[in-house]
Amino acid sequence: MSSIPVVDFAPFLASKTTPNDESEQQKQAVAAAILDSFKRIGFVYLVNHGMAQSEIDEMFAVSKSFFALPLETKLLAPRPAAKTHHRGYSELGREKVTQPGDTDAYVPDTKESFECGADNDAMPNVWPPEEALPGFRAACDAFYARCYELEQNILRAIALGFRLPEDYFLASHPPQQNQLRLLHYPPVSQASLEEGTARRMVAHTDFITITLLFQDDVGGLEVEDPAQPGVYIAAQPIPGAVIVNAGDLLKRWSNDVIKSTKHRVRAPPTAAKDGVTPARYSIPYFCGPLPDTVVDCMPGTFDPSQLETKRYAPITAGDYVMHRLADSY
Ligand SMILES: O=C(O)CCC(=O)C(=O)O
Ligand SMILES: [Fe+2]
Repeated sequence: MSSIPVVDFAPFLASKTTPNDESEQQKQAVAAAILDSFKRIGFVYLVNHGMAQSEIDEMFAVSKSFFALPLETKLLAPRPAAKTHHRGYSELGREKVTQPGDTDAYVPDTKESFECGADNDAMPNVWPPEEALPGFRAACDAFYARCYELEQNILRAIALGFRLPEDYFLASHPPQQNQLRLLHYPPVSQASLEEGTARRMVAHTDFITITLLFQDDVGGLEVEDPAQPGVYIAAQPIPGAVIVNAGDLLKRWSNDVIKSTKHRVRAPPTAAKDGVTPARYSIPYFCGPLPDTVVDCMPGTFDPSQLETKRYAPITAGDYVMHRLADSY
């Protein structure tokens, strides 16, 4: 059975402050380890990634405060009707299943979310009024900026792993393409999750370049084992670690050298209380390129003297996303 490797990112970050031959070698070793994980399973845990646990905990606390607001307050920042406008609050899965033996409780929605990103004309943010949750917007913006710093370092590492210039992906990945998603999976009956009558998140691959995924200590995230399709392995929470996974666009960009692996959220291993699983919170941060970026198999992933070893024609990131959306709807 495959497993998701844990990579210590500290030597990569340290080489910036003490550049010398030894630190460069260590940096290259970290880059190689990340790329190797991406080749094998498409996922990696990074520890010592430069974001303090306290700032991550703080963002989870802010997320909990948001989801604890009354529904009508959250709906003051409604997700726009256009499917491609990923901003604001979504109340999903309105299905409410009664839970036997639990008189006043019901199994509520499988998940609710709040999405934001850098503001641009194509996708303006949708914020709740400041007085609904003072500091919410500032906290999201600050966390977004910190994630962007980490993203840039990871993109540097991927490029170095391929022995490409460190800045290979940077110009095409400015901060205004990204999206921060706060997710809340409310308590739900363990049995319904196990039987599949309720779902937290169905199996899917992510769309674009990479995702940084922060999760609380509840668990339930599972990743398909590339060696055994259909078999899922637990991506259990590791304190201090961020999960990084490659998306479909990076798979294509790398001529399928990198895997974009299916993942889902199922019943957590955490003991259910009276048959009800605890709430779970997670925070993915999706990173993608500018729409006009030409995504062509990167050097080193095909044989230049045999262009048929390139599995894909060049495509702009914008066209790619449009095709993907057309496929899914
Ligand atoms: O909640 C999680 O841990 C997974 C979230 C996820 O895969 C996604 O939003 O794409
Ligand atoms: Fe995902």
